[in-house]
Amino acid sequence: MTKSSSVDLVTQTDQKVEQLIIQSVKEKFPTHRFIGEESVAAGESCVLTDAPTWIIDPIDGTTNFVHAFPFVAVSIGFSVNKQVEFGVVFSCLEDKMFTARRGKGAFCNGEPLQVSDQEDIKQSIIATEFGSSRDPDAVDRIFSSLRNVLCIPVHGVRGAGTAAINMCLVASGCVEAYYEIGIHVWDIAAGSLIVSEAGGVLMDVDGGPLDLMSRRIVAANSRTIAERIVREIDAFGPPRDDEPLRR
Ligand SMILES: O=P(O)(O)O[C@H]1[C@H](O)[C@@H](O)[C@H](O)[C@H](O)[C@@H]1O
Ligand SMILES: [Mg+2]
Ligand SMILES: [Mg+2]
Repeated sequence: MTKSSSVDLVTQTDQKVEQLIIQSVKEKFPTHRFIGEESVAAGESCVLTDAPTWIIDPIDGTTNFVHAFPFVAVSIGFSVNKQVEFGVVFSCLEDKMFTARRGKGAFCNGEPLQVSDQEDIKQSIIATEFGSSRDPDAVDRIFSSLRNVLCIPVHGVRGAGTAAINMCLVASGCVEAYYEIGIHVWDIAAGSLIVSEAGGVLMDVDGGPLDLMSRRIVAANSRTIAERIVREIDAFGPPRDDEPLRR
């Protein structure tokens, strides 16, 4: 099926995986709150409160999943007082379980993760995505940013087709930074902690502090690289995740 546009896909598997995760957690923690991509699509509210909250993307990379393009993840973040306390991203086809607990480091299948030590943007690979908007103005901004970043110049630009795996690539030191405008809180909640616990830096595309509900992110190995990327981004602001639905 489709959601916000003809290219914003969802399958029965997305919906069933989300229901399975929520039911399993509810059995143990009946008072906790949930923000799930497909529950929000079905009309549930998307407001992050101080309450213990599970932030779930049941399939990150649904378009990849539909096309058998082998990068698909399950992303689960857990927040208290609006701060992510642990994050789990399972990269299904790679069989890699990325985990992080605030203050306790980030791991892949139990092995510690550390971001790249590259400080020179011109020796870097940057990850980003085209996203699912096909609005001409948004696409113009996305391509303008992409052109600016490519022409720094950087060694390359890559995209796994899933924000969560892109962030795990930053945490693993495979790419120096990832940025995107248009993602949602469920795409980045778990990955944001995995990046920071691997020694990385998070910020908004305007250089300010990361706001999980803003639909904008820069995740990088260092502040130097993050701020250099910010200089090249033609920023815009999609409707926030917690913006009341316009009737
Ligand atoms: O819808 P899913 O859960 O597959 O999330 C992806 C978005 O659909 C993309 O637009 C966006 O560019 C990212 O790839 C994000 O991970
Ligand atoms: Mg997603
Ligand atoms: Mg999804």
